[in-house]
Amino acid sequence: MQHFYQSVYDLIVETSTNLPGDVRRAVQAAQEREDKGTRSALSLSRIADNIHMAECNVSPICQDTGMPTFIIHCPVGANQIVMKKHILDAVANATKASKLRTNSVDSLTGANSGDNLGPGTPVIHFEQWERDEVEVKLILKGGGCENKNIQYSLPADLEGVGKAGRDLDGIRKCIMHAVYQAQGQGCSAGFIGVGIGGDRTSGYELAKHQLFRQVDDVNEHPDLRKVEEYVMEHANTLGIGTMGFGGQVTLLGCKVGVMNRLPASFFVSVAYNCWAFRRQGVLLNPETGEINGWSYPRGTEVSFQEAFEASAEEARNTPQEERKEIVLTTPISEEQIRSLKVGDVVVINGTMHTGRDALHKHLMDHDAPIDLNGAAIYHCGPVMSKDESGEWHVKAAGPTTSIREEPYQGEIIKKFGIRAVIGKGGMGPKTLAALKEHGGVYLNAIGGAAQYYAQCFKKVEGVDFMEFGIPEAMWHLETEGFAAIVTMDSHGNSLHADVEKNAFEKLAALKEPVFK
Ligand SMILES: O=C(O)C[C@H](O)C(=O)O
Ligand code: SF4
Repeated sequence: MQHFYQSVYDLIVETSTNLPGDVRRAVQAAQEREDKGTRSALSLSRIADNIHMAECNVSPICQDTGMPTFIIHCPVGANQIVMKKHILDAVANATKASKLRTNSVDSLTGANSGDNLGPGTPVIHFEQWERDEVEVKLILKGGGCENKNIQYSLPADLEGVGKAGRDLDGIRKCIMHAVYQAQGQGCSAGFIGVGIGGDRTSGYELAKHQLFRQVDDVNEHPDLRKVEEYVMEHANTLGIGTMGFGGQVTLLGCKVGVMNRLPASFFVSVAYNCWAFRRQGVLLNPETGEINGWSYPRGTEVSFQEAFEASAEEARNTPQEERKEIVLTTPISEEQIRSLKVGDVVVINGTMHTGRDALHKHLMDHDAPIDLNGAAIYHCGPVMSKDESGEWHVKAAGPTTSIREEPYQGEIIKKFGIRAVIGKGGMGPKTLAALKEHGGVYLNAIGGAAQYYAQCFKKVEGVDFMEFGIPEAMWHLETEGFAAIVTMDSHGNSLHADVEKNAFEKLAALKEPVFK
């Protein structure tokens, strides 16, 4: 097994940087289905470009490289202790090489371990099988979509769809509700794995295991197949669309599994995965550990190059005056902000500052290290690398889910004079009120498009709060051509509130029993 370490390392790099072929096909199908020229269609094109860029740059598709979760099948007698050691080394080295973000944080102190190792990370499951070869599968599921997982205990009364009983129709209602509650926050269009039964732990585990199925497989269980087909058809009527911008495609895959339960419990567990559905696997020679084959179609089999070149060509050929973008240069004035409205596409130049959970909490009762008047704050935890001369570079930098900052954002906008908040998934009423009172906008960037945005950061001007760890630090970034959509303006309008209201009505229309 002298090649085992290298094979696992290659698997990590492949999973983080090269989206599998079956997932790419689902993204392509969504592009074909989406209404042309809409915000969702535009976002899907950027997502496709980003997938291509990640493959070419051999850099993370999304900056959140998730909780590395390995599932290993091995023949009886294989040395699991040695395999585990190699997996830990491969994870630490892939982190050092910026293929994974430093994502393992002490739950109590927030201290980042810096190498993705620590209690509970990575997750490694071993299972024996009768075959001779070793199979290593890996999923990198990020925190934003993980936060959108949900578990139902039936019977239940669910908003919109009403009473959900302990039967197939109750299961149907839970799944539709799960898609609804995720909105765009888990970077739709998403994939869901559903586990019926088990206990609270094994139910979620079953749900996650469903994510290892191929996107286009067909469930052998006739009832579950019915549910999967129903969900795929009806989830897309909710109108949530890519990133919650509204649109025809909300879900790209639904896989349902079942296991026995206790008489008293009936759990329906849903694992929500973003479009950046990174999972891959390798089959290894049991003697040498060399890669014999891949478990899923590789990304290179479904190329996005042509579409990428076409969109680059189109961008080159569109003169500045024909572009419907509004260019903002930081510091931004109140007058400029007040002239923006929901739906406008803006392009930001100047300096942008990253800030997420730790920074927002800190700023509530401390001063900012720099003047934030007229500033643009970017909810982002980037992947960074330092070169030999000590200079930092942005390797991957898409937005994080903004709603987590809702308890702080309004006050911080007013306290420091911030004009633009950039993130994804939208924010709530407190932030909307502060945007109106102070004169600010919320700009929605495309979640997961980490390579696409990284290229907009031309230089790292500085960093504060490195003690929070790389993702949580406040990076000051020289920015050029960062495009995003106004989804909350200074006049009290919120696209997120509108899409959610509309989706709720569509959900409520699915209340009547379907499976009797
Ligand atoms: O942590 C991040 O960078 C993003 C996260 O996965 C999210 O979706 O909010
Ligand atoms: S930012 Fe979006 S694409 Fe990236 S891990 Fe989070 S949910 Fe997934």
